Amino acid sequence: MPVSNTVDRETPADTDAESAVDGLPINELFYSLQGEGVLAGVPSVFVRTSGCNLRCWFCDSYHTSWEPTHAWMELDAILDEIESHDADHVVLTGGEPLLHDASVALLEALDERGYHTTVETNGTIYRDAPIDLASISPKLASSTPTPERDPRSEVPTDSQNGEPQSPGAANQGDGEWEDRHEANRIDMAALAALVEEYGFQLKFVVTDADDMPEILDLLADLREAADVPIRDDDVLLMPEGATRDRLAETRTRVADLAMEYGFRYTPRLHVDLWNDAPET
Ligand SMILES: C[S@@+](CC[C@H](N)C(=O)[O-])C[C@H]1O[C@@H](n2cnc3c(N)ncnc32)[C@H](O)[C@@H]1O
Ligand SMILES: Nc1nc2[nH]cc(C(=O)O)c2c(=O)[nH]1
Ligand code: SF4
Ligand SMILES: [Mg+2]
Repeated sequence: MPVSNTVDRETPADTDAESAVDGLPINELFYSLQGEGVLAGVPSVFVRTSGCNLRCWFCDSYHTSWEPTHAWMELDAILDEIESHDADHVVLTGGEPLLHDASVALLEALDERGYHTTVETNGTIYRDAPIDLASISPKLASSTPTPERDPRSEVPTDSQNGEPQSPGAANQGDGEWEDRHEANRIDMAALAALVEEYGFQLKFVVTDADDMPEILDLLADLREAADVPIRDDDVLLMPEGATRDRLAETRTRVADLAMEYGFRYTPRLHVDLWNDAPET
């Protein structure tokens, strides 16, 4: 269901106002193959909520984070849309889906209907919900939107007068999210709770060998903090790249790192198949 064009900028994506509402800000809802992780290749319905507490410079879902765009959908409508597809697996993603109270109600309704649920999360928020696979992608320092790597540095201007198109746009693009992203990207207590309570995978976005010491440090800290074992097999390295061209630059390097360190490698099957097309 293409809802990406149904822009509702009036409804807050990440404020308390929504907690009383039995619905979610939905950026897109579609049927595809799971492209990442241990369930890669499994036909799944994807529910992509809008709104994120982080701002990775490389985010492949720009319209859920940097420029949140969505249609408001009641849970019943979301469930009807999911049930219209012939799938056993549902992937709840975003943005950051665990920002939203109503994600719990959706997961409960899916569980009652017998679906396998995967939640794609950055690992900064824990919620108690029926989650079969917590697909956790903790964000490394290399994700931080520095002034040099701010996707909004090219501020679109009004062609008539050269002025920024929207109020406040003049301040965008100079790394104003850097400190907030850096402060919030790792929450060890939330990570420990997620791995303790759910079946999980830890899926790191990797560009090159410089990312590895931080992954090893984070794993050591998490193994210390959590009451459950974290096997190297639970750790997946995923090449950074939202397009085929970019993946062609990163994937062999990342595959070599997976072999060197004894972690798993995960492809980005959907990017190989459909590049950066929406609803894939
Ligand atoms: C858009 S995020 C949404 C879920 C959650 N916010 C998170 O980051 O895990 C879905 C997945 O895409 C990954 N991702 C986003 N941009 C990427 C990129 N340019 N290259 C590789 N993976 C990317 C994230 O790390 C995450 O595993
Ligand atoms: N096909 C496909 N597989 C995915 N696995 C995780 C995704 C996500 O954006 O969370 C994703 C996605 O966007 N598309
Ligand atoms: S945490 Fe996920 S949705 Fe949020 S900006 Fe990073 S990749 Fe995008
Ligand atoms: Mg994706």
